[in-house]
Amino acid sequence: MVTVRAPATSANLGSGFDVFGAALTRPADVVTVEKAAETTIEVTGVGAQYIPEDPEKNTVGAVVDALDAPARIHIDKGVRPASGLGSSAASAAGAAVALNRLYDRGLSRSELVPIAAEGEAVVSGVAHSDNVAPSILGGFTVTTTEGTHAVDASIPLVVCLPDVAVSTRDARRVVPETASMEQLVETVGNAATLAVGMCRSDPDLVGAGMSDPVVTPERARLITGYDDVREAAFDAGAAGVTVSGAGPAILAVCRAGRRRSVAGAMLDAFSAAGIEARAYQTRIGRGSTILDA
Ligand SMILES: Nc1ncnc2c1ncn2[C@@H]1O[C@H](COP(=O)(O)OP(=O)(O)O)[C@@H](O)[C@H]1O
Ligand SMILES: N[C@@H](CCOP(=O)(O)O)C(=O)O
Repeated sequence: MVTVRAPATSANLGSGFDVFGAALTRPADVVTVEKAAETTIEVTGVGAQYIPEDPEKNTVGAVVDALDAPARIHIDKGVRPASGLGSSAASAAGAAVALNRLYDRGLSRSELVPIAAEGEAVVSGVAHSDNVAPSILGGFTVTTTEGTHAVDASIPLVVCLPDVAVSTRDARRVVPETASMEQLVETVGNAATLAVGMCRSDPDLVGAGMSDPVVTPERARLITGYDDVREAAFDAGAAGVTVSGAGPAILAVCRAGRRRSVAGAMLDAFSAAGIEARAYQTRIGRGSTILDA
């Protein structure tokens, strides 16, 4: 039996659509696997009632197939589904790390990234790796078709999760098909600034680089209260605010001492819009951890 803790993640970080991701210290899924002749999946925890246990429909089923590793699998969800916090990815990442160990497949963490990404194709239609990469490797990650680069950055974060669901599949439908040259130049500049900020563990630079003129404005329309929550976070000292993944979670970067006030301000703004929410005071953290093998 192998048990793995797989962290929530925040993808895109504004300017890095489908490329940037970051592992969060909390929340996390816990995935336990045991060898079996046929694969079965049991799901408990947050939002378990919305998650299919059919291996054809659960993200971990695709990972089992890719590793040819049938197992009895238990997923204890800490990451709510349809959150923008890489819920579907956390289970797939945890399963990839756990099954690789259970069956002694000997794959490196980097080699497990495209395997776990197969699970994302099951739910969002695209095998995007920007959540599974940080959930497996930890830190700040840059994922392209060539592979993933991970940087251990120390950046304080707040994620505020409203009590509404946005599916990644739906939120990908509002992504514009084209961007102007001006928007392209702005986005490249911001993304590069953010990457430098991560390498320097500088929250102000990361925040400045999160701005994105193309995808985020369209996604923000799907989140009631977004503009007010964003403004409240900035007023409370955030250095940057954006949609986490496909939403509805909203991500703020700030200095460590400001997390409590930023979280409180974001919750108050959601509440004023009539929406219940919860906030995680977190930071960029490590990737999937084997708890028991
Ligand atoms: N192991 C899993 N964990 C979470 N969601 C899963 C899992 N397997 C399948 N799903 C489905 O994936 C969808 C959530 O994924 P997605 O829309 O990408 O949101 P998130 O941002 O939380 O990952 C839901 O429809 C859920 O039923
Ligand atoms: N790059 C993807 C990321 C989706 O993240 P999730 O946490 O919402 O699953 C996208 O923006 O579509």
